[in-house]
Amino acid sequence: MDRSKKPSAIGVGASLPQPSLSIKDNVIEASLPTGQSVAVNLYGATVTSWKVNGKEHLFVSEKAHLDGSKPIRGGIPLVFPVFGPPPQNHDTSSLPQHGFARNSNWEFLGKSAFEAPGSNSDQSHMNVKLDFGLSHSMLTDEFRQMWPHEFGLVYSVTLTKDTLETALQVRNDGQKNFEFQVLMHTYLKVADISDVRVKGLESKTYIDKTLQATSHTESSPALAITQETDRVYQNLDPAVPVIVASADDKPLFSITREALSDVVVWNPWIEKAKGMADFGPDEAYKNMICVEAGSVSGWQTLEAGDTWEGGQSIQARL
Ligand SMILES: O=P(O)(O)OC[C@H]1O[C@H](O)[C@H](O)[C@@H](O)[C@@H]1O
Repeated sequence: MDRSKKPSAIGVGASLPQPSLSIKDNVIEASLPTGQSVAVNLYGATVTSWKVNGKEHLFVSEKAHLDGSKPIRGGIPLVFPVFGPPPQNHDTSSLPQHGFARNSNWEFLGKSAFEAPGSNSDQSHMNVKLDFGLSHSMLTDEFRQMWPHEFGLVYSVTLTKDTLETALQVRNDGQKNFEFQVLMHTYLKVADISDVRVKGLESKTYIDKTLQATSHTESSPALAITQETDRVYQNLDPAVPVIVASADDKPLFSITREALSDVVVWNPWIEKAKGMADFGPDEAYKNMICVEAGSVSGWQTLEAGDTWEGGQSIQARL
């Protein structure tokens, strides 16, 4: 059949400028006509850049390995199926810290662009979603042996005018139930950590990993970071934003979650930063704060054939 007269674009929004996409050296980059861009490295499906009008919002260490030899130190590494050092006598016991998702090669499944209606047609704009996949058969032999479950992950990275959304779908393709933890280990870029406060954590219980994993209750409505900080805040309402603000209360980022009720706040501070070979320069701990949305306090049990979904939406408020 002669399809030469096929319309090249159909429907509402066809006249709006379209997002652009480039694929180079294992990195997928998408840009919106409104001036935002996102870059995702297929190694770990790690988001390594999120820019709004040229301003970078994610921190990536200058010494980060971008060649697939080590998880990327910065951006948004995805932690799955275990957070931190795996417990003993568990399905995940032989895996490395934070599991295998951040150090596996993912597949790019494709891009979809869609119109986000504004209050009038002049304000309408395009969003773009990039999908990435990882399944049991794509793992290295070593990882397959360490975690012998048939699974499928679809990770969607959506860029809008003022948000970056990351969502994960976990499928159990096998015959047996499995347990997992998941976390989006977001390194937010900040100008100066002494001018940062984290809000939305007051009265919440947290495990302080710098104090032998003891349990505490957050007393501050606006948490300042003044030393090594490594806390797992538990049982938060995912719909209530965690806000990263300046000391004089200007919001910088606002993070809402779906099905992720824990939030880790991490800054390695001076000594730990110096001790990490891939963290640099040494002073860079001043330019980052990790606010990590996850489900890590317990385990999600996924029955054979079932699917779980969760995600975060980060709004840049600058
Ligand atoms: O060095 P990594 O394996 O990337 O882990 C970096 C950090 O991740 C999380 O934030 C943990 O709570 C920290 O305890 C850990 O140090």
